[in-house]
Amino acid sequence: MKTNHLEQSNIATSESILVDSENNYHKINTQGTSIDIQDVSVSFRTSKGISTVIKKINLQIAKGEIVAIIGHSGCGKSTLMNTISGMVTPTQGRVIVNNKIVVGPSPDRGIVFQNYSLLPWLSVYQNIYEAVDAVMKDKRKKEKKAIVEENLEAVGLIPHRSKLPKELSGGMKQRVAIARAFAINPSILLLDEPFGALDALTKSSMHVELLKLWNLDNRNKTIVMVTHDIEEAIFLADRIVVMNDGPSATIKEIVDIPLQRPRNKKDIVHEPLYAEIHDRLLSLLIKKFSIKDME
Ligand SMILES: Nc1ncnc2c1ncn2[C@@H]1O[C@H](COP(=O)(O)OP(=O)(O)OP(=O)(O)O)[C@@H](O)[C@H]1O
Repeated sequence: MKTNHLEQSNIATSESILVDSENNYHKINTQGTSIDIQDVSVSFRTSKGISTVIKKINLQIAKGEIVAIIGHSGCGKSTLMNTISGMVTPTQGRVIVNNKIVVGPSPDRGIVFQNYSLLPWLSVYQNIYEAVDAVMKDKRKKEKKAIVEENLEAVGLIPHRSKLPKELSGGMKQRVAIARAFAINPSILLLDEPFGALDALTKSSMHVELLKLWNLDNRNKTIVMVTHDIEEAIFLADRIVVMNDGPSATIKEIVDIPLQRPRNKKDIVHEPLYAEIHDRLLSLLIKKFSIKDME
């Protein structure tokens, strides 16, 4: 089914009709939903034949929610994220973002990767300015500069604004990438192992920086994040999606994180609920806990 040239009309506050290029009507429930992953499967053609990576995934994510996706290496976390970003087209099913079927990447979904993806020949300031300039073509130069300044300030990078990426530490590079993602003001932020390359201390301060930016934006942005780090997922997320191993990976379980916000890294680890959630995630993800288990 082709999904180009979609038209949309609101028929009620909580429902929309999408019409695709073949005049098929799709009724969708839109109330408060930012991302709606419907029956999504992705298969790739490989030298050994067709390989199905994820199968029949259903997941609804509310506006302003933070969701972490966790699972063993190669289970299909990035593939699932890429169906939201529009970089991978589902073989079956569809992803609806802000009431529109995803047909490709768009500036309403900002992406941050582990490798920062900064342009090496541009300064910190220019890396952010170029992105803002590309997305906000109708804004005046003065306004675009103000947006860049505001986001540089938020992540503490004003003193480093003229440096090139090669002159920055890993944590600073990731701050630039996150400031850039916030600067273009997408409604959804997709973070694919954004802090995977950072040491534990830098990672920890980046978690707080990320939540600070999310708070400054009145917690309006929906954040979906792929991670391997259980503590990171519990500290940041409202829900954690645990995936089964592939091929044909599905959702194993969705774990709610009802820990109050704002969360304090030092304090939440002492909450009984934290220990309970941590235990649940460990038992979902890890089969062997000691040498005895190997026997
Ligand atoms: N374009 C592609 N063509 C063929 N196979 C692919 C393609 N993209 C991903 N895969 C395969 O799909 C599977 C899932 O990959 P994916 O990167 O989504 O996993 P992941 O859970 O994010 O892994 P990791 O945690 O190691 O980053 C892997 O076996 C990978 O080789």
